[in-house]
Amino acid sequence: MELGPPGGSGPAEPGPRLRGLRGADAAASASSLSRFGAEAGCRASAVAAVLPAGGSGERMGVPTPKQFCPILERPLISYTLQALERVSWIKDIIVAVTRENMETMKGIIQRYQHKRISLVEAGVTRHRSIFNGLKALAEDQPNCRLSKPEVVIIHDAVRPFVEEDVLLKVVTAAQEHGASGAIRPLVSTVISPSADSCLDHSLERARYRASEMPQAFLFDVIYDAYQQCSDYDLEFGTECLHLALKYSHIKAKLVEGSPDLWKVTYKRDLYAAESIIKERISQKVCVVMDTKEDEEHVGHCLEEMLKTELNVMTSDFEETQRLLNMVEESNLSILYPVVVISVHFLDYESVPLGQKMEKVMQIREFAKEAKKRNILLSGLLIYFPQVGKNIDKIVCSVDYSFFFFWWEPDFF
Ligand SMILES: Nc1ccn([C@@H]2O[C@H](COP(=O)(O)OP(=O)(O)OP(=O)(O)O)[C@@H](O)[C@H]2O)c(=O)n1
Ligand SMILES: O=C(CO)[C@H](O)[C@H](O)COP(=O)(O)O
Repeated sequence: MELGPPGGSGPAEPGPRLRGLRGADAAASASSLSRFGAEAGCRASAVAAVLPAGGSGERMGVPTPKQFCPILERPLISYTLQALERVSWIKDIIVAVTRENMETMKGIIQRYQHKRISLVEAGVTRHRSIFNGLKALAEDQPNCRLSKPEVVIIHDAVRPFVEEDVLLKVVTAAQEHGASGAIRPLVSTVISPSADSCLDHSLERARYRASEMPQAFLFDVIYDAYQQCSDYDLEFGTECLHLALKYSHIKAKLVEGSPDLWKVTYKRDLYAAESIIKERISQKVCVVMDTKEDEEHVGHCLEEMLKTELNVMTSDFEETQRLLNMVEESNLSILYPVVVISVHFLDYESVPLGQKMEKVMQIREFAKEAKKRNILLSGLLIYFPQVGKNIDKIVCSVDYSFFFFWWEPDFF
């Protein structure tokens, strides 16, 4: 087993009092704290996750394995890792990667500062990759450096839109039933063709469901199943819940998942994933909480959060202008308004007030022009002391498609 960069075991939030949350994330976080999360918090390594990421993405039809394909310039797998590591009660995340992609994966972990990740070598099939991931967590393995969790989540590296609420549901159900998995209604009817390509029989669609991910298991249930299963299962099997049933005699509890849980499989799925990411970015809300005893600067934390969460950083107007041109050229804004947030950081100790107002006016002018092209430009001007001062108060005023965050100690 090869271990990735040393990740702290703490939560993945950017700072203790500053988080980028969407509405659903916030609700899920609250529920996890009151239910599983709080419990998990006092039991070290209660939940771990195994991510098979060793496939070649044949159906995608591009040379790069799909988990490494860029979406908005960031590899797909990085979104999935982010979705899991922001769940603070998942203590370890084991990623199975082929030997030839090990360095690529390490580079991604480093570049996007993923935490709590361990790498293992993938197998030649998905089941074998998962088995390798489980072995890394099992205590009966030599040189095991991780502790065996009570529950293990299994989640495909190519399903980036997994939310905390569904993870919580499968984990809670696995604790009670031994195994659990997300399901979705079938989109098409399943039929069985005969050898001569004629219809043999069809299934009644309403009675069946598509099995998706994430799935969760009591660790012993799924590890025992993998240890007992045949080479045929490891070679041709596609369903972990089935292994738990066949070898550990556990009937998994099925949990309704969201439509976004689908697996990125074909090239068009990359475009769909990109749209969803854009939509989510536009829904992000930055929550700045009480900062009185915070030793870190809110400005610094916010800057970091924006870098990692939104992947948006502009420091000059040329870049904003370039982005607006790109949006316009892409014809996206013909179909519906596109929202662009232009983020600027100003050190109020070195930048005089006049210059700040200049920036405000500049963004307003930009916004007026952009609006004619169906692009809604919002400015986020963050005015904060770079060094030496704690921040006591934050003033936020919203003004004609322009958000202005301004904090200074002596404001009130
Ligand atoms: N030997 C393998 C094969 C697949 N996977 C992983 O299992 C997940 C789901 O599999 P699938 O969508 O089938 O991925 P690929 O095998 O890469 O795609 P394809 O079947 O189109 O080749 C993916 O995260 C994939 O990387 C794996 O870890 N090891
Ligand atoms: O669908 C699934 C639920 O069990 C699995 O996620 C898995 O993706 C199936 O694997 P594959 O498409 O590689 O055969």
